[in-house]
Amino acid sequence: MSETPKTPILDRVQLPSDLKALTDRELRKLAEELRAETVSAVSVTGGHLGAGLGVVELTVALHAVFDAPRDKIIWDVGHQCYPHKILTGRRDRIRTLRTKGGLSGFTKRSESPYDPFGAGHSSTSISAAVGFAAARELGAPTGDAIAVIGDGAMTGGMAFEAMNHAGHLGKRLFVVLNDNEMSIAPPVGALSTYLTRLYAEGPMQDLKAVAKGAVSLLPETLQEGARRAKEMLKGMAVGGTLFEALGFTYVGPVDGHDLDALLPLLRMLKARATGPVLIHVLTKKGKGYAPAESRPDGGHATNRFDVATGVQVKAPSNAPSYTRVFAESLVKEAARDEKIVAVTAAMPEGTGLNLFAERFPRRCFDVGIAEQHAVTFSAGLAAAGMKPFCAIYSTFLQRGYDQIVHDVAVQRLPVRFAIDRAGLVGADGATHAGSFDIGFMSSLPGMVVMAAADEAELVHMVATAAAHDEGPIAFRYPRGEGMGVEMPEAGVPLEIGKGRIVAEGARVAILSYGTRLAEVLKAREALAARGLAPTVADARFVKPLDTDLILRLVAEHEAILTIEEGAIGGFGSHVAQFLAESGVFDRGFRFRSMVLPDTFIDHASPEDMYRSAGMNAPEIEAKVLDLLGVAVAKRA
Ligand SMILES: Cc1ncc(C[n+]2csc(CCOP(=O)(O)OP(=O)(O)O)c2C)c(N)n1
Ligand SMILES: CC(=O)[C@@H](O)[C@H](O)COP(=O)(O)O
Ligand SMILES: [Mg+2]
Repeated sequence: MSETPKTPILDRVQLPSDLKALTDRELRKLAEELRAETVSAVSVTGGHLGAGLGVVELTVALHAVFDAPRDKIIWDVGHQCYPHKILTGRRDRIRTLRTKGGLSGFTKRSESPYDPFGAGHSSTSISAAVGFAAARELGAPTGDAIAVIGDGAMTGGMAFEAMNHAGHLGKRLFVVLNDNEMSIAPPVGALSTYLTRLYAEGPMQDLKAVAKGAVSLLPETLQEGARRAKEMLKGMAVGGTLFEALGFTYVGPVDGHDLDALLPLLRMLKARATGPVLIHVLTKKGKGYAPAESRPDGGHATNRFDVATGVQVKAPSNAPSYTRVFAESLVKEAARDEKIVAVTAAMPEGTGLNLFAERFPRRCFDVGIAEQHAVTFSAGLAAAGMKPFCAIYSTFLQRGYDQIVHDVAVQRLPVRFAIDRAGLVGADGATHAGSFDIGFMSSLPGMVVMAAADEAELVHMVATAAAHDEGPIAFRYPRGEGMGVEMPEAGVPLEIGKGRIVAEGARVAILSYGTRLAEVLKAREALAARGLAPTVADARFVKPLDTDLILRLVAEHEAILTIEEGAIGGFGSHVAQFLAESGVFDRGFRFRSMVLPDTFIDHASPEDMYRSAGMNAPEIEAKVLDLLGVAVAKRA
């Protein structure tokens, strides 16, 4: 399995300042050791591998040349930051990555002063770097701001908004464009083609000459310091005019695995740059570890694995993933209805839409890392009479919220939102938790909002969404495997706004929204052993709310408990609002709701995260007992 590699040079590095004492030869050796240490660590924990391996030399070069933490190195997304963590005082904890109580898989301000800006979502680094640069100009005690952004993340709209602003401000700032010709899937669109052209036309050797001191080859802005305005458009022999038009001096392309090129180039730029500079670096995702390099996604993310073979450890499961159930159901619906089309924002495999694309290539659209556009694009498709399924993780859909409100809901356009990764997702932690969609979707007039309690329910919800042409509709489902329930032959559209009774009981009714239902049923078993079996209902819809069902539960029980995998302001709040308005509280009816706590929950297994949220079966049982006024001895 994982052998700890021999790392004599790396062993001498506690902090980036230690790199200053190393010769360039030693830095090259350090990069080799850092790569081996990264592979070894990820083999133990699993996590994002390919992106980190691709920036090993870049990480060494940036820390050797710049002076973190005074200089701010800002990693976009943050999934490539494991080598950076190893060099910045966290090597002793690197084999705790993404585990409970361990290091985060992304950059995180609370973890280290060497993480000046937290991440997880893409395309934010340049905006943050511009903020640091502007603060520096106003006297903040901060050095250089360096954003490292991938070619995939560069397609996100925010990156261009930031470039536009940075060019306008004209302050010294470095953007390292880490171009590995890869997002998670192949990158989308003209930017990718443009970048390919840049390096096809400008061989890397030219830049090596610059790096070795041939200053006359530099863009004039770098030769003469402040005189940049007119020269900007000339650039180097190779061009880069898009970036130059945005106000950046373009330098590149440079081989990002060649420290002989990177080190002198960065040193020269550090000495000479006066305005914004874009350094175009070419790398290979997964570099230096054959099993990662040979994967189509460059080893983007992995389970724990055997270093020698690259073979991953997989948890055995008989149940299909929710993602797969969604995708297969959608393919079936689409086979019956040619108006159904599918939209993903750079996550074809993650959302399962790769299956849809295989079957209906012309009807599947990967728009790149562009959630805002994905939503409005879907609205356009719907306005033209198509039936778009816009499949986006809950956490990334947050970025498209104004578009959901303004372009979809206000116009009552029948966009179908398939909200994957709903609820707590585990190792990716707080940045990726799908905590808020119940609240932000259900507050919108005219939006139908559902949550699947298991994979069979998901099949019916896909059918419901396909059949619903009256306005927008959304359904959520979690990451990972389903419950292993019996699957229906085909999806049957649900009656809009109607829930179902799952188990009859007495005194307390638990009204569940989503996949906590399984934990609720476990809690019910434990309560039944005490002679206190509650009624269990699956609400299916938060909007419209099944008020008939709720009133029936009120009439037949002493109390109602709601539960959902979402933050305050979601399903429980809707039920509470309805109950308050209906006047039942005035008569002393008891109500409780279980929601995610008002805090960001750190990475751990989903089970652990739900335990710390107090939402597993034992906590549900305790809540019911409390509601019934049954005193129980506290668990140890
Ligand atoms: C807003 C947002 N959408 C989607 C993702 C999922 N995601 C994480 S990394 C990634 C690909 C990034 O590609 P690139 O920037 O080129 O970095 P690389 O992995 O190639 O180093 C995507 C789509 C995300 N983190 N944030
Ligand atoms: C870094 C990032 O945002 C993605 O790689 C994310 O980690 C994918 O999550 P899933 O593993 O749930 O697809
Ligand atoms: Mg990339």
